[in-house]
Amino acid sequence: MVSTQSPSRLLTQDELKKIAAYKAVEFVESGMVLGLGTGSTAKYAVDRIGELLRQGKLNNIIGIPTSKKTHEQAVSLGIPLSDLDSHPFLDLAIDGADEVDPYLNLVKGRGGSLLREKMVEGACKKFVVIVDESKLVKHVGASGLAIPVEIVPFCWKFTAQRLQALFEDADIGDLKAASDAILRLAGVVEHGMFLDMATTVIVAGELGITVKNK
Ligand SMILES: O=C[C@H](O)[C@H](O)[C@H](O)COP(=O)(O)O
Repeated sequence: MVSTQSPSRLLTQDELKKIAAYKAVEFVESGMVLGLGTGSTAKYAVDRIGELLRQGKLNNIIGIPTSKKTHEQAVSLGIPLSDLDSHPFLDLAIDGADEVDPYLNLVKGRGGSLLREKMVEGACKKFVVIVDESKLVKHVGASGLAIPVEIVPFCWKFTAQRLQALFEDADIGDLKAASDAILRLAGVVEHGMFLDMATTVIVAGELGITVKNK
């Protein structure tokens, strides 16, 4: 579904992030268990959820934050929180991304959070990703920036060198194989490729909002 409305002036990247975030919060219903994402785009969604709770337009929401920062933000907004031990099945998660490919595969984690995001977003029925149009890429890795990988804090240079060699050999066309190879490396905890996880991506651009469904 695509809806467009031409703005009279160019919107800033932050305004586009906010537009995408507010659109995603339209998917939130009272009584839901929600994954709360991390980063500058997800922050707008968490703010909006807090606002709707305060206004009484939403109630009985339980949030599962994906980082310490989001936890602190949600607490300051009065959003009731829990964790995956108590709520292993989530209705919906909303989060940003660093890259989105045409098949809705993502790169995430450049803001420093990816393991908790992958755990929470892997446990939800619906995962709505919110981005401004600068995050759209032809293929994963096309932004030219490194794909974040979380490793254990033990001889990290050793693990980093082995990862580097693996990325040099990796066939970027076969993301699943690349993902498996990275995860097989001892010392790797998780990587920032979120393959086949997003159910919806909301893209805010100069020409309006685009909602892409899996
Ligand atoms: O580690 C951070 C998360 O994966 C973010 O969702 C991602 O980096 C996008 O962040 P932002 O919305 O700030 O561009």
